[in-house]
Amino acid sequence: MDNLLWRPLPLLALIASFLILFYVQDSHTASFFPLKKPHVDDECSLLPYQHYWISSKRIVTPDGIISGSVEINQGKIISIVKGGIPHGNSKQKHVIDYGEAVVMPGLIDAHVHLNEPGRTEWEGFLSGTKAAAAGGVTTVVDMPLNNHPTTVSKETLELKLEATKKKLYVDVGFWGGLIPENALNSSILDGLLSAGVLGVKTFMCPSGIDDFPMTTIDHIREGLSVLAKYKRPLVVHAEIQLDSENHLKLKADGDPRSYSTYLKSRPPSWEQAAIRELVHVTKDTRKGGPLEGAHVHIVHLSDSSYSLDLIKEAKSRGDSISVETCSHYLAFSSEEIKDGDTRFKCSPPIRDAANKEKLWEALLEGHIDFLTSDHSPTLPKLKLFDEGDFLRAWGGVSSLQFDLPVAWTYGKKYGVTLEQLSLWWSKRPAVFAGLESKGAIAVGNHADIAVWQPEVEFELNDDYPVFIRNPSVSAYMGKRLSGKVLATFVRGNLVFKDGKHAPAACGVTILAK
Ligand SMILES: NC(=O)NC(NC(N)=O)C(=O)[O-]
Ligand SMILES: [Zn+2]
Ligand SMILES: [Zn+2]
Repeated sequence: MDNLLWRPLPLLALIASFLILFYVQDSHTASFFPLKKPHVDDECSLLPYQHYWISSKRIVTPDGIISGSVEINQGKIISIVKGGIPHGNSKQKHVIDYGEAVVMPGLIDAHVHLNEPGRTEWEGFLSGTKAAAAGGVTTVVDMPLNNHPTTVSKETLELKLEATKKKLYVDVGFWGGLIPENALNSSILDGLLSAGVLGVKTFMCPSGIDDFPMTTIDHIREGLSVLAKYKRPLVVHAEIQLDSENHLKLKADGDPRSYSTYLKSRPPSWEQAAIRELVHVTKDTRKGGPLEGAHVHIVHLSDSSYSLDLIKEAKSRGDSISVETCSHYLAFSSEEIKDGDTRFKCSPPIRDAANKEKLWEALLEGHIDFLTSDHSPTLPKLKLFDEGDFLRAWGGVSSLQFDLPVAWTYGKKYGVTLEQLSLWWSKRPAVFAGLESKGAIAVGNHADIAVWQPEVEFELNDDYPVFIRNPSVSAYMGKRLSGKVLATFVRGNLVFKDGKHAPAACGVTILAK
């Protein structure tokens, strides 16, 4: 009997020594209990480990482009080493060598309409963030419309947050909405801001959505006085409907299938009128002014003439103001939009080629702060493709998945560099939206990374894997682009690789504190 009890001893000793060995090898992961590795939900990432190195000959860092490797552990960048693959016992190290492919900070798209809850047939958190991940976009900031109800109170933000569960492939922050109701009742606005929106968005013209009414400059001033306390921005759709008689006449007489009819119905003077009112108010955002702490950001600038001059002037006198333009204003011009092709309808409208040149110039010179997509999709039937009626079709361009290749392809002519791309698409939007630990490949930051091949071209044909909900509404379908995204990492999780997504959606919501 005794004998039988002692017989397994050698085996137990063997197991014990194996455990000790394992503990020593694994101790760098600092686990308290040696066999219990930190919890890794292996569904979140296409990698089976959390501590690894990404190496490449072209890593875009704030200090320039380096050849070397980025060490990632538990979702963060923990070291950046110049030179080849890191030394040491390389068998123990997980190194992903991307060779010549570019390793860049993931893109931050601060202007997207994901339309959930309420209009998920237009887009939605799942399809929208899958598209983002496939395009190297690691964070998006969602607009307070065209979801239903719109995000204009603490309660409606809660509905949105509830709707995100298990649907986010990338991290998502939220803009709230400034409408007359909450502008005149600051406790609603306070509630919305306390609940964590990164700032609020308002329309100075009809938004096309019933539960998102437009505001006047007086509402905007009220809103800014609340925002000043939180030091969060007001983002503004800056167009004021002028000459409505001309507008109605065009509607009655112009050919609705002709893009020029639509273009004439929304002239640059609309943008200029709105921006003129805004810069009058932003005077008070200067140091020592009554609105110090508030900031005005003009979304989707299209007019590169007088509107831009007004913004430049306001900036130079010290107002707290910034401006974005969008991919489609830099990629397309009105001359090339064919009759009836309402995929290109958006507001403000895409203007002529000379205007586009000046937008590029302003971007390159730093007068336009950063880029966004204004991804604002809808159902194909609301684009009225059969009639091709520009005046009645839904306005909005769909492009979230193509932010990176579009800026690269259309920027080639202007000599755009990788560093400029990451400034316009990562660093500056991160600072603007208050996204700490994002926007740059730097030690301590989230490991939000896009890996892509700038030289590889592809055609956006029907065989191309497009993840937005309704690809046919995108103005980019049929275009040839360069810049193929190979892999996307969100907080260290490899969420997209070679056309496939991780099994589970593990992006998080970003709320301001
Ligand atoms: N309701 C919208 O989504 N509008 C958007 N539509 C565009 N840009 O055509 C926008 O941002 O103004
Ligand atoms: Zn807008
Ligand atoms: Zn928009």
